[in-house]
Amino acid sequence: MEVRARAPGKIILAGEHAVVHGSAAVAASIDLYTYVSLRFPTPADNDETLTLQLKDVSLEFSWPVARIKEAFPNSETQIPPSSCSLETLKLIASLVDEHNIPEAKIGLAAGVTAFLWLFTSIHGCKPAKAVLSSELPLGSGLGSSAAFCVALSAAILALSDSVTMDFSHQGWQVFGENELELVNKWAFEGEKIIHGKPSGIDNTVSTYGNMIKFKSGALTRLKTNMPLKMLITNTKVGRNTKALVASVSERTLRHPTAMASVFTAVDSISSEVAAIIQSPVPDDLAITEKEEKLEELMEMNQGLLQCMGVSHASIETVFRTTLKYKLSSKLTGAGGGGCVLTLLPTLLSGTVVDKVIAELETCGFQCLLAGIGGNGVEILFSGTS
Ligand SMILES: Nc1ncnc2c1ncn2[C@@H]1O[C@H](COP(=O)(O)OP(=O)(O)OP(=O)(O)O)[C@@H](O)[C@H]1O
Ligand SMILES: C[C@@](O)(CCO)CC(=O)[O-]
Ligand SMILES: [Mg+2]
Repeated sequence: MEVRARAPGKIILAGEHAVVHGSAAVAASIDLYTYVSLRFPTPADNDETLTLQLKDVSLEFSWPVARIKEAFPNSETQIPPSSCSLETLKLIASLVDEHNIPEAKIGLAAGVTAFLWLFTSIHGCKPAKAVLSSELPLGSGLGSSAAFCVALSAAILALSDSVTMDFSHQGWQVFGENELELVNKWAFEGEKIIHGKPSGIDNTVSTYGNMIKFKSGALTRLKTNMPLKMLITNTKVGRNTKALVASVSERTLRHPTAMASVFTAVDSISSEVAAIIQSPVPDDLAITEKEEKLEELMEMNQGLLQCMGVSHASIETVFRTTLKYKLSSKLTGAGGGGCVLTLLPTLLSGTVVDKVIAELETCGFQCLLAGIGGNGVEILFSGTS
Protein backbone atom coordinates (compact mmCIF):
# COMPACT_ATOMS: atom_id res chain seq x y z
CA MET A 1 0.00 0.00 0.00
CA GLU A 2 1.39 3.41 -0.96
CA VAL A 3 0.12 6.83 0.05
CA ARG A 4 1.09 10.30 -1.14
CA ALA A 5 0.58 13.44 0.93
CA ARG A 6 1.04 17.06 -0.05
CA ALA A 7 1.18 20.00 2.35
CA PRO A 8 1.34 23.67 1.35
CA GLY A 9 3.81 26.36 2.35
CA LYS A 10 2.62 29.66 3.78
CA ILE A 11 3.06 33.40 3.95
CA ILE A 12 2.62 35.41 7.15
CA LEU A 13 0.72 38.64 6.48
CA ALA A 14 1.32 39.97 9.99
CA GLY A 15 2.66 38.87 13.34
CA GLU A 16 5.66 36.54 12.91
CA HIS A 17 7.91 36.25 15.98
CA ALA A 18 5.43 38.21 18.13
CA VAL A 19 3.13 35.16 17.78
CA VAL A 20 5.73 33.09 19.66
CA HIS A 21 5.24 35.54 22.55
CA GLY A 22 1.43 35.43 22.60
CA SER A 23 0.48 38.07 20.00
CA ALA A 24 -1.95 37.37 17.16
CA ALA A 25 -0.67 36.63 13.65
CA VAL A 26 -2.36 36.20 10.27
CA ALA A 27 -1.17 33.60 7.76
CA ALA A 28 -2.31 32.10 4.47
CA SER A 29 -1.39 28.93 2.59
CA ILE A 30 0.30 29.24 -0.82
CA ASP A 31 0.07 26.86 -3.76
CA LEU A 32 3.61 25.50 -3.43
CA TYR A 33 3.73 22.06 -1.84
CA THR A 34 5.93 19.51 -0.14
CA TYR A 35 5.15 15.97 -1.32
CA VAL A 36 5.75 12.72 0.53
CA SER A 37 5.16 9.21 -0.72
CA LEU A 38 5.24 6.43 1.84
CA ARG A 39 5.05 2.69 1.35
CA PHE A 40 5.59 -0.47 3.34
CA PRO A 41 7.60 -3.18 1.59
CA THR A 42 5.83 -6.42 0.63
CA PRO A 43 7.32 -9.75 1.88
CA ALA A 44 8.64 -10.27 -1.68
CA ASP A 45 10.73 -7.08 -1.36
CA ASN A 46 12.64 -8.68 1.51
CA ASP A 47 13.47 -5.19 2.78
CA GLU A 48 14.05 -4.70 6.52
CA THR A 49 15.06 -1.04 6.44
CA LEU A 50 13.47 2.29 7.25
CA THR A 51 14.45 4.77 4.53
CA LEU A 52 13.98 8.52 4.02
CA GLN A 53 14.89 9.88 0.62
CA LEU A 54 15.23 13.68 0.42
CA LYS A 55 15.11 14.47 -3.29
CA ASP A 56 15.73 18.24 -3.04
CA VAL A 57 19.12 17.71 -1.43
CA SER A 58 19.92 14.39 -3.15
CA LEU A 59 20.39 12.52 0.13
CA GLU A 60 19.06 9.20 1.35
CA PHE A 61 19.03 7.95 4.94
CA SER A 62 18.46 4.30 5.67
CA TRP A 63 18.60 2.23 8.87
CA PRO A 64 18.10 -1.52 9.34
CA VAL A 65 15.03 -1.86 11.57
CA ALA A 66 17.13 -3.98 13.95
CA ARG A 67 19.54 -1.03 14.35
CA ILE A 68 16.67 1.29 15.31
CA LYS A 69 15.38 -1.25 17.86
CA GLU A 70 18.89 -1.51 19.28
CA ALA A 71 19.28 2.30 19.46
CA PHE A 72 16.10 2.86 21.40
CA PRO A 73 14.85 -0.45 22.76
CA ASN A 74 12.16 1.09 24.94
CA SER A 75 10.44 2.85 22.06
CA GLU A 76 6.72 2.29 21.77
CA THR A 77 3.98 3.83 19.71
CA GLN A 78 2.69 7.09 21.20
CA ILE A 79 -1.03 7.65 20.74
CA PRO A 80 -2.00 10.47 21.39
CA PRO A 81 0.86 12.70 20.19
CA SER A 82 3.56 13.41 22.72
CA SER A 83 6.78 15.39 22.81
CA CYS A 84 10.13 13.79 22.15
CA SER A 85 12.04 13.63 25.44
CA LEU A 86 15.60 14.94 25.59
CA GLU A 87 16.83 11.40 26.21
CA THR A 88 15.06 10.01 23.09
CA LEU A 89 16.24 13.01 21.06
CA LYS A 90 19.83 12.05 21.91
CA LEU A 91 19.22 8.41 20.93
CA ILE A 92 17.70 9.45 17.60
CA ALA A 93 20.51 11.97 17.02
CA SER A 94 23.01 9.10 17.32
CA LEU A 95 21.18 7.26 14.50
CA VAL A 96 21.22 10.41 12.35
CA ASP A 97 24.93 11.02 13.11
CA GLU A 98 25.80 7.61 11.66
CA HIS A 99 25.04 9.12 8.26
CA ASN A 100 27.77 11.79 8.41
CA ILE A 101 25.71 14.61 6.90
CA PRO A 102 28.08 17.08 5.16
CA GLU A 103 28.76 20.15 7.35
CA ALA A 104 27.16 22.48 4.75
CA LYS A 105 23.90 20.53 5.02
CA ILE A 106 23.88 19.98 8.79
CA GLY A 107 20.55 21.85 9.13
CA LEU A 108 18.94 18.77 7.57
CA ALA A 109 19.74 16.65 10.63
CA ALA A 110 16.85 18.17 12.59
CA GLY A 111 14.38 17.28 9.81
CA VAL A 112 15.68 13.70 9.64
CA THR A 113 15.39 13.47 13.44
CA ALA A 114 11.79 14.70 13.23
CA PHE A 115 11.03 12.02 10.61
CA LEU A 116 12.43 9.25 12.82
CA TRP A 117 10.45 10.50 15.82
CA LEU A 118 7.17 10.81 13.89
CA PHE A 119 7.50 7.46 12.13
CA THR A 120 8.58 5.36 15.10
CA SER A 121 6.05 7.04 17.43
CA ILE A 122 3.17 6.12 15.14
CA HIS A 123 4.32 2.80 13.62
CA GLY A 124 7.05 1.56 15.96
CA CYS A 125 10.12 -0.06 14.38
CA LYS A 126 8.80 -1.17 10.99
CA PRO A 127 10.40 -1.21 7.54
CA ALA A 128 9.12 1.51 5.19
CA LYS A 129 10.31 3.96 2.55
CA ALA A 130 9.42 7.67 2.50
CA VAL A 131 10.36 9.84 -0.47
CA LEU A 132 10.11 13.61 0.01
CA SER A 133 10.35 16.49 -2.45
CA SER A 134 9.29 20.12 -2.31
CA GLU A 135 8.40 23.07 -4.52
CA LEU A 136 9.28 25.37 -1.60
CA PRO A 137 12.70 26.95 -1.18
CA LEU A 138 14.21 25.43 1.98
CA GLY A 139 14.82 27.70 4.97
CA SER A 140 13.44 30.83 3.26
CA GLY A 141 10.44 31.81 5.37
CA LEU A 142 7.78 30.03 3.32
CA GLY A 143 7.22 27.35 5.95
CA SER A 144 9.25 24.51 4.41
CA SER A 145 9.83 22.91 7.82
CA ALA A 146 6.11 22.93 8.65
CA ALA A 147 5.13 21.57 5.21
CA PHE A 148 7.79 18.85 5.75
CA CYS A 149 6.30 17.88 9.13
CA VAL A 150 2.65 18.12 8.00
CA ALA A 151 3.17 16.07 4.82
CA LEU A 152 5.13 13.41 6.75
CA SER A 153 2.59 13.26 9.60
CA ALA A 154 -0.28 12.97 7.11
CA ALA A 155 1.33 10.15 5.13
CA ILE A 156 2.43 8.28 8.26
CA LEU A 157 -1.01 8.61 9.90
CA ALA A 158 -2.88 7.69 6.69
CA LEU A 159 -1.25 4.25 6.79
CA SER A 160 -1.84 3.78 10.53
CA ASP A 161 -4.69 2.41 12.62
CA SER A 162 -5.18 5.86 14.22
CA VAL A 163 -7.30 7.14 11.34
CA THR A 164 -10.05 5.70 9.15
CA MET A 165 -9.48 6.46 5.48
CA ASP A 166 -11.37 5.85 2.25
CA PHE A 167 -8.75 3.88 0.29
CA SER A 168 -11.00 3.68 -2.78
CA HIS A 169 -11.34 7.50 -3.12
CA GLN A 170 -10.20 8.75 -6.53
CA GLY A 171 -7.79 11.70 -6.53
CA TRP A 172 -6.58 13.94 -3.70
CA GLN A 173 -8.73 13.77 -0.57
CA VAL A 174 -8.95 15.88 2.55
CA PHE A 175 -8.98 14.44 6.06
CA GLY A 176 -11.94 14.76 8.41
CA GLU A 177 -11.74 17.27 11.29
CA ASN A 178 -10.47 14.73 13.88
CA GLU A 179 -7.78 13.47 11.53
CA LEU A 180 -6.69 17.03 10.70
CA GLU A 181 -6.34 17.76 14.40
CA LEU A 182 -4.17 14.67 14.82
CA VAL A 183 -1.98 15.53 11.80
CA ASN A 184 -1.56 19.07 13.13
CA LYS A 185 -0.59 17.89 16.63
CA TRP A 186 2.02 15.46 15.32
CA ALA A 187 3.38 18.05 12.88
CA PHE A 188 3.75 20.48 15.80
CA GLU A 189 5.86 17.88 17.63
CA GLY A 190 8.04 17.62 14.50
CA GLU A 191 8.33 21.43 14.28
CA LYS A 192 9.46 21.50 17.92
CA ILE A 193 12.38 19.25 16.98
CA ILE A 194 13.32 21.54 14.05
CA HIS A 195 12.54 24.96 15.58
CA GLY A 196 12.98 24.66 19.31
CA LYS A 197 10.04 26.91 20.25
CA PRO A 198 7.49 27.16 17.43
CA SER A 199 4.20 28.96 17.98
CA GLY A 200 2.37 26.36 15.87
CA ILE A 201 1.13 28.85 13.26
CA ASP A 202 3.12 27.33 10.37
CA ASN A 203 1.98 23.73 10.87
CA THR A 204 -1.59 24.91 11.52
CA VAL A 205 -1.89 26.89 8.27
CA SER A 206 -0.22 24.08 6.31
CA THR A 207 -2.69 21.58 7.80
CA TYR A 208 -5.91 23.62 7.44
CA GLY A 209 -5.00 25.82 4.45
CA ASN A 210 -6.89 29.04 3.53
CA MET A 211 -6.28 32.06 5.74
CA ILE A 212 -6.06 31.94 9.52
CA LYS A 213 -5.62 34.13 12.56
CA PHE A 214 -3.57 32.42 15.24
CA LYS A 215 -3.05 33.47 18.84
CA SER A 216 -1.71 31.52 21.83
CA GLY A 217 -2.24 28.20 20.05
CA ALA A 218 -5.85 29.01 19.09
CA LEU A 219 -6.92 29.04 15.45
CA THR A 220 -9.59 31.26 13.87
CA ARG A 221 -10.39 30.54 10.23
CA LEU A 222 -10.78 33.78 8.28
CA LYS A 223 -13.46 34.15 5.62
CA THR A 224 -12.57 36.63 2.90
CA ASN A 225 -13.68 37.62 -0.58
CA MET A 226 -10.93 40.20 -0.94
CA PRO A 227 -8.63 39.43 -3.87
CA LEU A 228 -5.12 39.45 -2.42
CA LYS A 229 -2.08 39.43 -4.69
CA MET A 230 1.41 39.30 -3.21
CA LEU A 231 4.77 39.32 -4.89
CA ILE A 232 7.16 37.01 -3.05
CA THR A 233 10.82 37.94 -3.36
CA ASN A 234 13.40 35.41 -2.22
CA THR A 235 16.54 37.28 -1.21
CA LYS A 236 18.32 33.89 -1.31
CA VAL A 237 20.08 34.83 1.91
CA GLY A 238 20.11 31.64 3.98
CA ARG A 239 18.93 31.68 7.60
CA ASN A 240 17.66 29.40 10.27
CA THR A 241 14.34 29.88 12.02
CA LYS A 242 15.49 28.25 15.27
CA ALA A 243 18.37 30.72 15.67
CA LEU A 244 16.20 33.76 14.81
CA VAL A 245 13.42 32.75 17.23
CA ALA A 246 16.07 32.27 19.93
CA SER A 247 17.60 35.71 19.20
CA VAL A 248 14.21 37.43 19.69
CA SER A 249 13.74 35.59 23.00
CA GLU A 250 17.19 36.74 24.13
CA ARG A 251 16.37 40.36 23.23
CA THR A 252 13.10 39.98 25.16
CA LEU A 253 15.01 38.83 28.23
CA ARG A 254 17.31 41.87 27.96
CA HIS A 255 14.49 44.41 27.39
CA PRO A 256 11.26 42.86 28.69
CA THR A 257 9.20 46.05 28.95
CA ALA A 258 10.18 47.52 25.59
CA MET A 259 9.67 44.19 23.83
CA ALA A 260 6.29 43.70 25.50
CA SER A 261 5.21 47.01 23.91
CA VAL A 262 6.51 45.86 20.51
CA PHE A 263 4.53 42.60 20.81
CA THR A 264 1.38 44.48 21.86
CA ALA A 265 1.71 46.76 18.82
CA VAL A 266 2.07 43.73 16.55
CA ASP A 267 -1.00 42.15 18.16
CA SER A 268 -3.06 45.24 17.22
CA ILE A 269 -1.66 45.21 13.67
CA SER A 270 -2.60 41.53 13.19
CA SER A 271 -6.12 42.11 14.53
CA GLU A 272 -6.57 45.04 12.17
CA VAL A 273 -5.23 43.04 9.21
CA ALA A 274 -7.67 40.20 10.02
CA ALA A 275 -10.59 42.65 10.28
CA ILE A 276 -9.76 44.34 6.95
CA ILE A 277 -9.40 41.04 5.14
CA GLN A 278 -12.73 39.79 6.48
CA SER A 279 -14.88 42.90 5.92
CA PRO A 280 -17.08 42.87 2.78
CA VAL A 281 -15.79 44.45 -0.46
CA PRO A 282 -18.72 46.21 -2.17
CA ASP A 283 -16.72 47.91 -4.97
CA ASP A 284 -13.29 48.81 -6.39
CA LEU A 285 -13.09 51.97 -4.28
CA ALA A 286 -13.53 49.91 -1.11
CA ILE A 287 -10.83 47.49 -2.30
CA THR A 288 -8.40 50.35 -2.91
CA GLU A 289 -9.07 51.79 0.55
CA LYS A 290 -8.51 48.40 2.17
CA GLU A 291 -5.33 47.83 0.19
CA GLU A 292 -3.97 51.20 1.30
CA LYS A 293 -4.66 50.30 4.94
CA LEU A 294 -3.00 46.90 4.51
CA GLU A 295 0.04 48.54 2.93
CA GLU A 296 0.42 50.90 5.86
CA LEU A 297 0.05 48.03 8.35
CA MET A 298 2.67 45.97 6.47
CA GLU A 299 5.13 48.88 6.69
CA MET A 300 4.42 49.27 10.41
CA ASN A 301 4.90 45.53 10.98
CA GLN A 302 8.20 45.60 9.06
CA GLY A 303 9.40 48.45 11.30
CA LEU A 304 8.58 46.41 14.40
CA LEU A 305 10.32 43.34 12.98
CA GLN A 306 13.37 45.57 12.58
CA CYS A 307 13.00 46.46 16.28
CA MET A 308 13.07 42.74 17.07
CA GLY A 309 16.37 42.46 15.17
CA VAL A 310 15.20 40.02 12.48
CA SER A 311 15.45 42.21 9.36
CA HIS A 312 18.49 42.06 7.08
CA ALA A 313 20.27 44.31 4.56
CA SER A 314 18.80 42.22 1.71
CA ILE A 315 15.28 42.65 3.12
CA GLU A 316 15.83 46.42 3.42
CA THR A 317 16.95 46.47 -0.24
CA VAL A 318 13.69 44.81 -1.32
CA PHE A 319 11.73 47.23 0.90
CA ARG A 320 13.42 50.31 -0.63
CA THR A 321 13.27 49.01 -4.21
CA THR A 322 9.53 48.33 -4.05
CA LEU A 323 8.90 51.67 -2.30
CA LYS A 324 10.30 53.44 -5.40
CA TYR A 325 7.21 52.06 -7.17
CA LYS A 326 4.98 53.12 -4.22
CA LEU A 327 4.62 49.48 -3.17
CA SER A 328 4.80 48.26 0.43
CA SER A 329 6.74 45.25 1.65
CA LYS A 330 7.49 43.27 4.78
CA LEU A 331 9.54 40.18 5.51
CA THR A 332 7.62 36.92 5.89
CA GLY A 333 8.48 34.03 8.19
CA ALA A 334 11.50 34.23 10.43
CA GLY A 335 13.40 36.95 8.50
CA GLY A 336 17.19 37.34 8.67
CA GLY A 337 17.13 36.97 4.84
CA GLY A 338 14.65 34.60 3.22
CA CYS A 339 11.48 35.94 1.59
CA VAL A 340 9.78 39.34 1.46
CA LEU A 341 6.11 40.05 0.61
CA THR A 342 5.01 42.99 -1.52
CA LEU A 343 1.32 43.80 -1.85
CA LEU A 344 0.29 44.19 -5.49
CA PRO A 345 -2.86 46.35 -5.53
CA THR A 346 -5.71 45.19 -7.78
CA LEU A 347 -5.49 48.27 -10.04
CA LEU A 348 -1.69 48.16 -10.41
CA SER A 349 -0.68 47.90 -14.07
CA GLY A 350 1.13 44.82 -15.33
CA THR A 351 3.91 47.08 -16.67
CA VAL A 352 4.76 48.30 -13.16
CA VAL A 353 4.78 44.71 -11.86
CA ASP A 354 7.16 43.69 -14.66
CA LYS A 355 9.44 46.69 -13.93
CA VAL A 356 9.66 46.05 -10.21
CA ILE A 357 10.33 42.33 -10.77
CA ALA A 358 13.05 43.17 -13.31
CA GLU A 359 14.73 45.59 -10.86
CA LEU A 360 14.55 43.08 -7.97
CA GLU A 361 16.02 40.38 -10.19
CA THR A 362 18.96 42.58 -11.19
CA CYS A 363 19.77 42.68 -7.44
CA GLY A 364 20.13 38.88 -7.61
CA PHE A 365 16.77 38.15 -5.97
CA GLN A 366 14.19 35.66 -7.24
CA CYS A 367 10.53 36.73 -7.61
CA LEU A 368 7.48 34.54 -7.65
CA LEU A 369 3.71 34.99 -7.69
CA ALA A 370 1.98 32.23 -5.76
CA GLY A 371 -1.74 31.55 -5.38
CA ILE A 372 -2.90 32.42 -1.87
CA GLY A 373 -5.37 30.63 0.40
CA GLY A 374 -5.82 27.19 -1.17
CA ASN A 375 -6.44 23.81 0.50
CA GLY A 376 -4.37 22.50 3.34
CA VAL A 377 -2.90 19.01 3.54
CA GLU A 378 -4.33 16.33 1.21
CA ILE A 379 -3.61 12.68 0.55
CA LEU A 380 -3.80 10.32 -2.38
CA PHE A 381 -3.74 6.52 -2.31
CA SER A 382 -1.79 4.84 -5.08
CA GLY A 383 -3.70 3.55 -8.06
CA THR A 384 -5.77 6.77 -8.10
CA SER A 385 -4.69 10.05 -9.69
N1 LIG B 1 12.25 19.48 1.25
C1 LIG B 1 13.00 19.33 2.33
N2 LIG B 1 14.00 18.41 2.34
C2 LIG B 1 14.77 18.26 3.43
N3 LIG B 1 14.63 18.97 4.58
C3 LIG B 1 13.66 19.90 4.64
C4 LIG B 1 12.81 20.12 3.52
N4 LIG B 1 11.95 21.10 3.84
C5 LIG B 1 12.25 21.49 5.11
N5 LIG B 1 13.29 20.77 5.59
C6 LIG B 1 13.84 20.93 6.97
O1 LIG B 1 13.44 22.21 7.46
C7 LIG B 1 14.59 23.05 7.71
C8 LIG B 1 14.26 24.50 7.33
O2 LIG B 1 13.36 25.00 8.30
P1 LIG B 1 13.31 26.50 8.77
O3 LIG B 1 12.21 26.55 9.76
O4 LIG B 1 14.65 26.98 9.18
O5 LIG B 1 12.88 27.32 7.45
P2 LIG B 1 11.44 27.51 6.79
O6 LIG B 1 10.47 26.62 7.48
O7 LIG B 1 11.59 27.34 5.33
O8 LIG B 1 11.11 29.03 7.10
P3 LIG B 1 10.07 29.65 8.20
O9 LIG B 1 10.17 28.76 9.41
O10 LIG B 1 10.61 31.01 8.46
O11 LIG B 1 8.77 29.67 7.51
C9 LIG B 1 15.68 22.44 6.86
O12 LIG B 1 16.97 22.73 7.38
C10 LIG B 1 15.36 20.94 6.99
O13 LIG B 1 15.78 20.40 8.23
C1 LIG C 1 9.15 33.26 13.30
C2 LIG C 1 7.86 32.48 13.46
O1 LIG C 1 6.92 33.34 14.14
C3 LIG C 1 7.22 32.15 12.12
C4 LIG C 1 8.08 31.37 11.20
O2 LIG C 1 7.37 31.17 9.99
C5 LIG C 1 8.12 31.26 14.29
C6 LIG C 1 6.86 30.59 14.81
O3 LIG C 1 5.82 31.22 14.93
O4 LIG C 1 6.95 29.41 15.15
MG1 LIG D 1 10.12 26.72 9.57
